[in-house]
Amino acid sequence: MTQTLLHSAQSSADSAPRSTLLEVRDLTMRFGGLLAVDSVSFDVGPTEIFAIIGPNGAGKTTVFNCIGGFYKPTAGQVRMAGHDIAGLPSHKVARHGLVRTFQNVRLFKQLTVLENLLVAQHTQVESNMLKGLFKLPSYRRAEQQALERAVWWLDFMGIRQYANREAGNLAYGHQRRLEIARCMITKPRLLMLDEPAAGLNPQEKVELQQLIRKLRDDFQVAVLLIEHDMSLVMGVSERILVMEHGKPVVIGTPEVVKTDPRVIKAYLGEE
Ligand SMILES: Nc1ncnc2c1ncn2[C@@H]1O[C@H](COP(=O)(O)OP(=O)(O)OP(=O)(O)O)[C@@H](O)[C@H]1O
Repeated sequence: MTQTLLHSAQSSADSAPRSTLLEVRDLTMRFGGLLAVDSVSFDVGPTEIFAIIGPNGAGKTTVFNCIGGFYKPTAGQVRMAGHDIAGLPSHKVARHGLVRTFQNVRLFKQLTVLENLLVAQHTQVESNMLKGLFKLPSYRRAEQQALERAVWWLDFMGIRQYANREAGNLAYGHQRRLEIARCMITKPRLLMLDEPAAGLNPQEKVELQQLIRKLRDDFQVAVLLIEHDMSLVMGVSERILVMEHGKPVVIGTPEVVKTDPRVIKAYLGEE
């Protein structure tokens, strides 16, 4: 499959451009007596690279979990392309084009690298039981396309040579790339990356920054990331939300955030 073909398939998943793709309003999450997220609001544009930063325990992952369908927020709204997704389970959130990676890579470690990408497409491949049972042409065609897409993404991520290796046996950096490929193969509109640079060496971090930009540029996907690596955050993000103790401190460009005295005190001052 050529890059052009795949590119047009990916782009066709996008509908008309909107100024806001993800809208988070007054998001609040309470765990018993702990207010982990306290009235957080922000927007992510259709092709924006947006980061959430803050000290440990600031509430970043909880925001992700509320947006991605892992927690039902105590209060507040989450809208994806105008659709209310707050409290929907993650598989329904994914249908709105929002997918995520995890702080600790989550792959099917016993399956091969290629199989991981085939499984990721199972909701999109025509999996009608009867069609599958009788191996109707449309079913075989869909299977073939899924295989071609998987191989294409392995090439794109530079891990095709490991296609038949068990995912759990890949080097950590390659597992991270596979996890991102597994998200991208579902043609998302918003890719959420939870600490994608964790565990990567300096060279891999540079490559990750290039990869995030390329994914956005080539596939018009918005990226929402949580990251502790400041050089990656400042290098790749267009806007940054800084959180502390569950509350938003400031939202702005890297230049604004870097020089904001509240941020320096809350976070960057610790570096
Ligand atoms: N399921 C949960 N039950 C109870 N408390 C939780 C739960 N998840 C998170 N918390 C608490 O909510 C607060 C925010 O945690 P969260 O993981 O969102 O922070 P974070 O900014 O992502 O931190 P880190 O950078 O260390 O990952 C912390 O005090 C944490 O202990």
